[in-house]
Amino acid sequence: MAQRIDVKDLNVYYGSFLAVEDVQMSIEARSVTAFIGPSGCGKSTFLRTLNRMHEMIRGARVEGTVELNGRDLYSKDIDPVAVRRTIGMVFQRPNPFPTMSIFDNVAAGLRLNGQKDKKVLAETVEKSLRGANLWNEVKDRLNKPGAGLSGGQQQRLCIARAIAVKPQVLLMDEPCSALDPISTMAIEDLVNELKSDYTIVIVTHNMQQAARVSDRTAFFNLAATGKPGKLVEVDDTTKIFSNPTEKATEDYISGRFG
Ligand SMILES: Nc1ncnc2c1ncn2[C@@H]1O[C@H](COP(=O)(O)OP(=O)(O)OP(=O)(O)O)[C@@H](O)[C@H]1O
Repeated sequence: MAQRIDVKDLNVYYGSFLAVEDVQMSIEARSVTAFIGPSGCGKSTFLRTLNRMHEMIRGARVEGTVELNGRDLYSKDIDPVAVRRTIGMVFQRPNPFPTMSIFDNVAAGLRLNGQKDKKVLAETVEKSLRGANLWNEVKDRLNKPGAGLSGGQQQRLCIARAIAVKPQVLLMDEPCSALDPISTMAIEDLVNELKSDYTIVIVTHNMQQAARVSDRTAFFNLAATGKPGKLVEVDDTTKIFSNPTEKATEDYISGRFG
C-alpha cells in the first residue's frame, strides 16, 4: 500500500513570491521522513505540495513534478481530490468535525466515498481506531462527540479518520505541537507503528522528535526573510544528527543557528 514519492525541480510560489526553491527529494515507501528547519523556511508550504493541498490557498502554485510511484501528481488527467484521498494529511491542531460523533468522524471519508454498508463502516471504524491506538479509550462511547476527547485523543482520532480511507502516504504538519508530552509520546509510538504500512512525512520543530521518529531527515533553510526556502540536505536521520554534510545543518542542529 505504501508508495514512494519523488520530487523534481520543485518551486512553490504564493503569487509572485517564490517561497520554496528547487527541491529535489526522494521519499522511500514505508519510512518516516522528518522536515526540520527554522520558521518560515517553507516546510509546511512544501509539505502541502505533496498532496496538492496548497491549491486550497489562493495564488499558491508550483513548478516541477511530484511523482507517486512514478506518476506525476500534477499531470492534467489527475484529480486533486483523488490525490488527497491517496495522500492523507494530519494538521497541527486536532480538527475533528465538532458536531459529529467519534464514530461518524472516522466514517466521514468512507461515506463521502459512497460507502453505505453498515457492517463495512463499523469494521473500518474499529480497525482505524485500533490502528490509531484509540480504540480501547473510546469503544464504549463511539456515539459521543469527537470534540469531547482530550487534545491527544482528538489528534489520534484525526489520524484514525485519515487512515480510514486507506491512504498510501500520511503527511503530518507538526502533529504534536498542541499536545502535552504524554500525548506526544502516544503519537510518536503510533508513527513508529504506522510506518510498516504507510509512507510518512512529518514536519516538526522538535529536533528530539525528529531524531526519535524518523528514518530520514530533511533540513530546510532560508538565507534571509523574503528569500526562498531551500532544501539544504536530506539524509539518514542518524547522519544528519551526528555528522551532517553541510555546515548550515550542523549549526542548526547544534543550536548555533542565527
Ligand atoms: N498562505 C500564504 N500566503 C502567502 N505566503 C505564505 C502563505 N503561507 C506561507 N507563506 C510564506 O511562505 C514562506 C514559508 O512559510 P511556511 O509556513 O511554509 O514555513 P514553515 O517552515 O512551515 O514555518 P513554521 O515553522 O513557522 O511553520 C514564508 O515566507 C511565509 O510567510
